[in-house]
Amino acid sequence: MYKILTLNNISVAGLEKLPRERYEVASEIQHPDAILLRSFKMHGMEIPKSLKAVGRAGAGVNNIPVEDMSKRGIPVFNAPGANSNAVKELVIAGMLIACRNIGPAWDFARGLEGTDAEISKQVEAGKKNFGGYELPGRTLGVIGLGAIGGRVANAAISLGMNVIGFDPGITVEGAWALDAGVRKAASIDEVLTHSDFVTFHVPLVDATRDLINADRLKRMRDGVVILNFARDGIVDDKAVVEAIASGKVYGYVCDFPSNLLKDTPKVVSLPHLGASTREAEENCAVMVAEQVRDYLETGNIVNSVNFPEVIMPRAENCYRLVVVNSNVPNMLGQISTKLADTGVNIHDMLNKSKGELAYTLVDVDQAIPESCVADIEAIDGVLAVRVID
Ligand SMILES: NC(=O)c1ccc[n+]([C@@H]2O[C@H](COP(=O)([O-])OP(=O)(O)OC[C@H]3O[C@@H](n4cnc5c(N)ncnc54)[C@H](O)[C@@H]3O)[C@@H](O)[C@H]2O)c1
Ligand SMILES: O=C(O)CC[C@@H](O)C(=O)O
Repeated sequence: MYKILTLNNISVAGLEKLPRERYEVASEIQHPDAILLRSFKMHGMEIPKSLKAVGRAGAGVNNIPVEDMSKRGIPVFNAPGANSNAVKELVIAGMLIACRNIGPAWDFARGLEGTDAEISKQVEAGKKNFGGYELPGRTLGVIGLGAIGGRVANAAISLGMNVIGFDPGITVEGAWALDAGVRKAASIDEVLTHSDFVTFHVPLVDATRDLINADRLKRMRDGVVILNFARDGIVDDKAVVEAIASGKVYGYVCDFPSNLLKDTPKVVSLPHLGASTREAEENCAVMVAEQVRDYLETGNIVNSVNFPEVIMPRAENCYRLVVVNSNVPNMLGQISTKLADTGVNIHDMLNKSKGELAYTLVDVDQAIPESCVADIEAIDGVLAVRVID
């Protein structure tokens, strides 16, 4: 029986991928084999010794101590692209919220008092304060053209906008999926100087912290609208609020409220709603549950942020040895010598690496004695070992 600890609510569609006869799933459970989570912050959490895998039902993994997991030989899985349509739709809504002044206009309408005739009179007198502008012909700058940024760029083109994007790490697949009308910028600053709206779709890492700061704000067009549906920390909120007060920035729409943002005029901060649609929650949960299950049951790895992709079909009547080790010379030699010393014959083997980690699957013809597993565990550089019957 595998034990799965959930640290957030995970869509039932995903949990159904873990059959009850083989999986015990609970929000409180001792000695879990895997953790499933959404935005729960795992930093500082005590990591159970039994843990073999972490599954993030979403895209961003900044809430997970990925480096520490790597050192323990634990793969972290995520669900790339599974919530990208949900975020795209909210970003498009965000642009409209800003350019049609929907936040203050709604506040105004909610504050109206009197008879319907009186309200109607106040509406006609007051609406001039909320006049806006349209999207076609305006330029949207997209920083980060991955799963979400790519969809946002294409949707904006179909709305008649010009789009300029920047992503030094764009994948070949991502580039193929982009509308031919998306202009490629050579730097963030090129995007900023040409855009009426700027939206961010990058992970939060050291290099993307405060990507928009007071200095960069000065280079942006007057009246720009900034959208941050990526992460708190990518935009220096204080600098943006000051730029709104000075009239440089027209509006800021984001998914990360704070004391500073929630009451600032021309700021609309939503409660981290980007991925909160039924469809996205199901897509993410199903994808990550299947990946974690596959890893636990076969050792195969798909969509891990810290481990290489490894898929080896399972031979019949074989035992599978799973080894995670540092990516240093002679590890394979040492592992196969230990097996040979015990008289265990290797049927099939696959070894791949990613950065400082290497991962090996070995199918063998007979049960591996516990002493042999212990010997492999004791090899300098081996981080985790298990046998799948
Ligand atoms: N608001 C929400 O609920 C919500 C939902 C999903 C994702 N997100 C956030 O959005 C981020 C992006 O999600 P995604 O699914 O598009 O991820 P993704 O991995 O598909 O795309 C990220 C892109 O950013 C690019 N990038 C990285 N650093 C960059 C930089 N300095 N400048 C320009 N481009 C850079 C990468 O090359 C990649 O193409 C996630 O990491 C997550 O933090 C938020
Ligand atoms: O799980 C959520 O609601 C948010 C997910 C989102 O931030 C992500 O990075 O995928």
